[in-house]
Amino acid sequence: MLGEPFTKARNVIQTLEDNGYEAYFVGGSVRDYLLNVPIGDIDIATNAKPDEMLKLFKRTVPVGIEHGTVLILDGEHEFEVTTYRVEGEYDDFRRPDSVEFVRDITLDLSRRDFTINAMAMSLDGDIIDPYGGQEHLLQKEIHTVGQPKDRFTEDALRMLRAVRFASQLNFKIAHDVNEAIKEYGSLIKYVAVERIQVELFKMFKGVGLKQGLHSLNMTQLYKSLPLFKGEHSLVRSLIETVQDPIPFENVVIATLSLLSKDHDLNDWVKAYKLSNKLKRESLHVLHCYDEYKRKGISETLVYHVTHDYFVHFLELVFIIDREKIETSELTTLFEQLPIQSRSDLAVTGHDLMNMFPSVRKGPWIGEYLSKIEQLVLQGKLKNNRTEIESQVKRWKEQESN
Ligand SMILES: Nc1ccn([C@@H]2O[C@H](COP(=O)(O)OP(=O)(O)OP(=O)(O)O)[C@@H](O)[C@H]2O)c(=O)n1
Repeated sequence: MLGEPFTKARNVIQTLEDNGYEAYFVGGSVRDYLLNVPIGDIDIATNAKPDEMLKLFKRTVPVGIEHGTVLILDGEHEFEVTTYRVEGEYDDFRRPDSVEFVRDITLDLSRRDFTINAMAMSLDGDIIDPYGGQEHLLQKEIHTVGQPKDRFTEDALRMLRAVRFASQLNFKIAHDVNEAIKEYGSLIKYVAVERIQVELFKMFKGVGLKQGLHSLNMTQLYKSLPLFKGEHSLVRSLIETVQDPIPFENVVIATLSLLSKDHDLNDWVKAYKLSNKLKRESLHVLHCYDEYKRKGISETLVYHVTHDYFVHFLELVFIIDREKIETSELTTLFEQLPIQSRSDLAVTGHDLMNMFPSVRKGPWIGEYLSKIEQLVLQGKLKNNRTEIESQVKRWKEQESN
């Protein structure tokens, strides 16, 4: 009997089975279950066609009906259920032109990227594994289902997914897969950079990041990735410098900017179409790091680092200056600051608004909080409500004169 999170889907699978259909868990959840690592999203595959699913379940959203996917809502849970399918011709190395629904799970599994992702599992925990996924899990190797060339020319992103899984699972890429990536790596230029970005961040988060970076190097796939291609020594510097997974995306971008020779943070932001939020965060972490290099740690902590960014800043310092820095020293210094974040201040934005009920809510609140924060950090103002309020009143008076 399977435990959480599979039991949540019991109703959906049981309903399909009670009505004469098959339904299995497929993809990443089966792989992660067999590896005994935390399970992410649950995907279900069935031989029921989309219109049959719509008839069977009351609460559904046809999220990708032309590709066979229906979102089924059950209580507070929702599950993506996809009709067994094979994919038509791919003529752009990205997406199939069409899909064809089939009634056989083995056919559905045959269209998937890697053997470890091409297994299905029943509600009772029986595994369907036609392509040797379990054996490859034991061998810790990434093999494609069928010929690597076929899988990679269908969807060129799969080559980067191989590298990502090498990192995420700390697996090796099988020799024939490695060779095919060398041969077809340049096709990745047809893939949207947003999809590349997702896989790269997943790679940096992987417990086997070293393995992932070695695979990126050995397959030479980096030569076809935006910016990496002009930075000949970047992957090698990453291998030498980065010891552990990097869970924070802003730290990944700051690290790439610091280690690349010819590109700065703005280049990375543009080339990978990063969000404004991520750009802001990465800039801030990088700015803190620059200040720390120029002025030393105490000055940087007092003027620039708040708790929200402390772990990120710490992580970047640790990555780049691992040999030179004692992180416990840094943490102690940080803990000795009068406040560790804005929320430790004795006043809130709400308090400021209540002090001046006739003044409209606006950017002045954030600006005042930021000034207060700086003065408190620098020891020029006590973190005490009465003193802060007097200071704020003085500012307001000066403004109205
Ligand atoms: N380019 C792709 C993307 C996905 N898949 C198949 O679709 C499944 C689900 O894909 P996705 O959610 O992207 O990845 P997971 O394998 O679930 O891995 P994770 O959740 O760890 O990202 C994969 O397992 C694989 O069988 C594929 O064959 N080719």
